[in-house]
Amino acid sequence: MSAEFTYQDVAEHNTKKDLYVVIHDKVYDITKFVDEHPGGEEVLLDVGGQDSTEAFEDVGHSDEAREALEPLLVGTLKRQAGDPKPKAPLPGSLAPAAQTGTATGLGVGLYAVLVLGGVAAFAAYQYLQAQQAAAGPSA
Ligand code: HEM
Repeated sequence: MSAEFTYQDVAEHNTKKDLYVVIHDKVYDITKFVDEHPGGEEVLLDVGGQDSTEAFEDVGHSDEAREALEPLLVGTLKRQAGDPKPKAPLPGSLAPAAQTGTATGLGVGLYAVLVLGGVAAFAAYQYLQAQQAAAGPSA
């Protein structure tokens, strides 16, 4: 699997009878898969001959869907000057938060709130304990 395709090469395969897509800089021949796609052929024809990384990731495809891609691989994308930038970060190339976007951002925020809340509660508890100790056993 060492074939290299430019965007121009991929763009030539944009019909239902001959359909390539780019996902994460890999080139897939999805011609045979179009009729099997659970999400319908229309969406695949829309992205045929193009970089469909964003569309593919936006749907949140399962691992099964990613596995379905493997046998369709025909090569890798060869970027040339002036080509569009990758539509989505490559796996592992950026911080995980950047890959999953807002969902992870919210997760991190929520986590921070929980941790800070815990710290505040602990501090308050310590403070009350200290107050009680200072008051002495007289009560
Ligand atoms: C080209 C490679 C693709 C493969 C191998 C693929 C595979 C699959 C598979 C196996 C499913 C079933 C659910 C799952 O396992 O996640 C699915 C669902 C779906 N796909 Fe794709 N897909 C591809 C591209 C795309 C693209 C580019 C789009 C959108 C532009 C898309 C839109 C959808 C939608 C909307 C569903 C949900 C269908 C439903 O639940 O009714 N797919 N795809």
